[in-house]
Amino acid sequence: MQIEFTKYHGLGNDFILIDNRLSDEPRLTPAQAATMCDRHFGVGADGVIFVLPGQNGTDYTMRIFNSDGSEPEMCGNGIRCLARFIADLEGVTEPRSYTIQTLGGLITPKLTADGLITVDMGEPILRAADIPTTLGQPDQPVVNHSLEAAETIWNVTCINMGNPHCITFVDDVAAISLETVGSPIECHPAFPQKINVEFIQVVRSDYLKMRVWERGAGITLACGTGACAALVAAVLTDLSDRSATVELPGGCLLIEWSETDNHLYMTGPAERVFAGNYSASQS
Ligand SMILES: N[C@@H](CCC[C@H](N)C(=O)O)C(=O)O
Repeated sequence: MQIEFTKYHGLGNDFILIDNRLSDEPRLTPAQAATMCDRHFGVGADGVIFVLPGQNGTDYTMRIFNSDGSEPEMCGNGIRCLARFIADLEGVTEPRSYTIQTLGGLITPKLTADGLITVDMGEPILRAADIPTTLGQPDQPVVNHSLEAAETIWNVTCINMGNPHCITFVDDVAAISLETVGSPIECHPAFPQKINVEFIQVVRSDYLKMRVWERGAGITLACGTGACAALVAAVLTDLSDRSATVELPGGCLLIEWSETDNHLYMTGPAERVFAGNYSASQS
């Protein structure tokens, strides 16, 4: 089967975008998506994103498979890429916003006049049972809770931004061996749906540095939901202002946690890289 695709990235977090507007089911299986993401035997990407018809009056629906074929609920950098992809498909150049249904809820990306995309990422979810995690009390937030993984005791804060995140503040993010600690935290029994793993260094109250190990993808250059979760965790622990720049290996995102509506707003770029035709095997 031949499938047309376009590759985009948001700060080096790269995705294969597929026009799926004529069907409610993704045109690739999770196994086919995983093969396509392979950096040696496929196109190479952190995930495959499908633009499907909207539901209940929304403009479109987003579905995404991680590079291992698992399906997350949401993706922050991915939804900026999806907004840029839709605008390219529709030939839209002026600023406009889209309502997008995701498995993590309704998300609203807005293309702005300066070429960036601001996304209303909705409200953070803080209850332990909804992260989900067995740490702490089920109906309470998990803030500065101890977690043993990779022979170390970590002090973690857990936030759900549509998908689950485990945040640890450290003095120096460069000193963390993500290769060693990423998977043991991602797959820790305290996280029944696994978890994305972020390490954060507070440079100033309005500037955070972050490195990430993503659930289902491993080390990536950026994570939008993770950057939002990091800011929420930093505010809950009195380490930052409600608006901050989050520096990732691939570049910077501006994140704001609004006091007015309790929503997170993420601003950053999304860039088209190339388009092509892929021969997917029947699996
Ligand atoms: N890179 C993404 C998050 C993608 C999903 C994640 N790997 C998960 O399994 O939850 C982002 O920018 O938010």
